[in-house]
Amino acid sequence: MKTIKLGICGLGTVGSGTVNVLAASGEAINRRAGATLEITHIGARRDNALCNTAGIKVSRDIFDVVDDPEIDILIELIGGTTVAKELVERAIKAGKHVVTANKALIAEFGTELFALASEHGVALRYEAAVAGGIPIIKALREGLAGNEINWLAGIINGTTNFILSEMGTAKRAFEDVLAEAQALGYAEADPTFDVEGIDAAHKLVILAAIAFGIPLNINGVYTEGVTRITPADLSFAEELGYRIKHLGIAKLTDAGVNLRVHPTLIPEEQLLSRVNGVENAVLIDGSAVGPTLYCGAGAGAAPTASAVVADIVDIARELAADQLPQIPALGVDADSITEIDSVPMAQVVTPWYLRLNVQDKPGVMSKVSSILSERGISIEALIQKPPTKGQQSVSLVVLTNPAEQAQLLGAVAEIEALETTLSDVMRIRVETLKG
Ligand SMILES: NC(=O)C1=CN([C@@H]2O[C@H](COP(=O)(O)OP(=O)(O)OC[C@H]3O[C@@H](n4cnc5c(N)ncnc54)[C@H](O)[C@@H]3O)[C@@H](O)[C@H]2O)C=CC1
Ligand SMILES: N[C@@H](CC=O)C(=O)O
Ligand code: NA
Repeated sequence: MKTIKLGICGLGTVGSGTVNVLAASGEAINRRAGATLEITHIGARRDNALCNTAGIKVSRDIFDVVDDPEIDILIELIGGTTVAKELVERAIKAGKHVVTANKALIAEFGTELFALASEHGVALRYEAAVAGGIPIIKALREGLAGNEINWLAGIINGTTNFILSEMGTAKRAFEDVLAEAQALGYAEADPTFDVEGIDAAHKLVILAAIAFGIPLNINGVYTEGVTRITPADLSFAEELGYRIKHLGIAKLTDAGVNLRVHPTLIPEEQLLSRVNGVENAVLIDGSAVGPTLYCGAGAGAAPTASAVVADIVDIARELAADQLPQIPALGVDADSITEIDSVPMAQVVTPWYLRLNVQDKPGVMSKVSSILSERGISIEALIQKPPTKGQQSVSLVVLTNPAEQAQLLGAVAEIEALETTLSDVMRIRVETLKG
């Protein structure tokens, strides 16, 4: 059997996980690869006690790994878009195949990196970059190739799903759960990428490019994180028969493409609403197959390493057969990628959840409902809690029927201007995830 030499750059959560998965299941993996996979060189600033690197050359300068002429596949697991980009470019130019888990790098620089890889006849694979261990890139790009994709929606950030789940079920504080997500290796080096929705936006851009054959364009995504969500919102949503999930949503309609990342109320009977903790799930609506759902661990050492190793095996199979990479990185040839106009967010129509903090006075609710109805927005459900002892304010929760964002925001501005409204109105979009 041919021996294929692997160089790993970055020995953090995913790097050490990859070393461990290859060590634990090497025999089975080699049989699938049709080759002997051997990690011969690791670039790491420091050793990682979570994996055994005995017998493997370890360099403190990651570029020593790229410049190692023996390496066939370079595995980039350092994260970020500066050094990582330089590293990947240098590897490709040296004729090495590359595997990366880096969604920021692919979302922002994928177009030029894929072109460079194709020019040099090497593969650049990135299964771990979206939804961790779920083979979603392969499913969408290859398994659903017979479909036109109408829309997809997914929980694509493990850290935020872990936070919302723990806040909801265990009533834990946001900061406390975030700290645990960091300790467990789920969060990005800078966790604002997770909690502000940037990581999910990177992943959505990649999914949308494959789904619709459009260019990778991070500027085309409306992005909102989970930091405004309160325990009260989680329990009001539940009372209304919904769960709040942080979703990435990509829709293609005659009006154009709409990409958005934001907290979303989804009906409790939707399977996605039962995806908790670090699990991710992506629901894809295909023209021929209809809806299909992909679910599993979205972050963490071993699950992410599972996807990294799957990419290594794919490349090894091609190398073992002396073939060039066969599958276009985004599922279509670069010259058939087509720009599609974006639907402005102002025109996006969804039902809305509104939570108001208002004075406990007669007539407040009727004023709110007349402001909504003046803009053609009707109320689907309502919760009004009696004031807690000694307090002058009450929470008023309104679930609207579908309304254009521009209309809704106009109504919210009017409601906020009322003397009886005591703080900003909390607003969260609702999605039924049907049709
Ligand atoms: N942690 C997870 O669950 C997942 C992470 N990813 C992605 O995988 C990549 C790696 O993530 P993690 O392993 O979680 O990060 P990490 O922070 O645990 O590991 C990165 C390692 O690279 C090292 N590093 C960074 N720059 C370096 C440099 N210039 N020279 C030498 N070493 C350098 C760091 O010291 C650290 O040990 C990122 O792109 C991340 O977005 C993707 C899916 C899931
Ligand atoms: N920080 C990311 C890691 C996986 O992509 C997440 O929490 O999902
Ligand atoms: Na994946």
